[in-house]
Amino acid sequence: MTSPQSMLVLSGVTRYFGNVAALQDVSLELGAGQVLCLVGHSGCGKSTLLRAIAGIETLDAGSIAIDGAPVSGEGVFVEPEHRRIGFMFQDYALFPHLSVWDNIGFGLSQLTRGERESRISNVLGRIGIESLADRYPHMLSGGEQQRVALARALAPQPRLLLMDEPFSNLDRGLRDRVRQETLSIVRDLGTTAVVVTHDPEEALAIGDMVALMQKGKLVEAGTGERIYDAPWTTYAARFFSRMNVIPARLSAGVLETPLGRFPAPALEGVPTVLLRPQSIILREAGIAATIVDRSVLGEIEELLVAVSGIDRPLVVRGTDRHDVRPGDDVFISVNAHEVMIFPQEADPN
Ligand SMILES: Nc1ncnc2c1ncn2[C@@H]1O[C@H](COP(=O)(O)OP(=O)(O)OP(=O)(O)O)[C@@H](O)[C@H]1O
Repeated sequence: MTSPQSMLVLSGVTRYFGNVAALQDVSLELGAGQVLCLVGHSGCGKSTLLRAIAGIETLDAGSIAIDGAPVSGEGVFVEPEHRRIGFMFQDYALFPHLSVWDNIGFGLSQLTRGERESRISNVLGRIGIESLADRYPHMLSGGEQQRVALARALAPQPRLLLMDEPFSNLDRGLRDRVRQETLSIVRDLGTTAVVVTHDPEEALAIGDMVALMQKGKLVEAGTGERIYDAPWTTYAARFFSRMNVIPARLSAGVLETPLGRFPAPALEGVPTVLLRPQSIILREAGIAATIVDRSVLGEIEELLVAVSGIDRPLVVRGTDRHDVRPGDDVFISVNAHEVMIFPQEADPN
């Protein structure tokens, strides 16, 4: 039973293209006013899922409900124009021959002229682009086009706003600002939104809920903080940050590794042990290691250190600078509570 405050419910959503399972048994529930971020590598099925929600794509199995009413599923298919969904495309898809005013008014033909005019000026004001009303798309910067596309998607007051890589056409500096502004408008309006991105950092920054996909399947979903701090899968752990893989074996509830012994949960078999670069620290004493490389990446210093018993050098990152050179002997220590231990699992990497 769908709870009344769920704006979007996906149950077992499945879509094949020939032999390719673009979506396999995807189930998710999104509360009204929440922002969901779909993230994953290219080809994992993000766009197909967005298109299925919009009704541009049909399902082979499963169902989709919006605001408590089924829109796709066994014997049900509500046409896209009747779903009350706003769609914002990566390339904005503004109509080149229409002014900004008319672009925004395009989806409002069911309103009276007066209603339409007040709706357009309202949304122009909300997004702070009143001065652009008479311009044509070719007279707008990338950031301005993005805002117009947002205004056009929001003007019909959709129940659900779908955005496919909405910031990827903007330069890095502008992107962060436009992203913040866009999200604050979406949140102020209380709009429920689904945003697609392939950028892990962006996903963590945007979503109330982050859903990580891989090869058509949902790997895991949760708040950005949960999925980053306490991932359930090695796939998620490695998707959201660079990881060192530490060889380990379990013996009597203790994890034995070349970096020391750690308490381990009750697990069977050989676990996968991961450690973030920032969880390893250079110390005056500790585990003996040898510097292999040092590079300064602006704020961050990255060291590669070799440790006996570990095949590949460990990546160590932090904001401190160390006066070390390749071949130097050093000591490292590990923040024990940051050691991530996973039961043995089939890892696709
Ligand atoms: N119309 C189609 N016909 C055949 N195969 C398709 C079609 N649309 C998508 N696919 C396949 O389905 C899979 C998922 O594609 P989708 O576009 O949803 O991925 P994505 O995660 O959005 O990727 P990207 O980030 O590159 O846009 C891919 O293997 C893709 O090749």
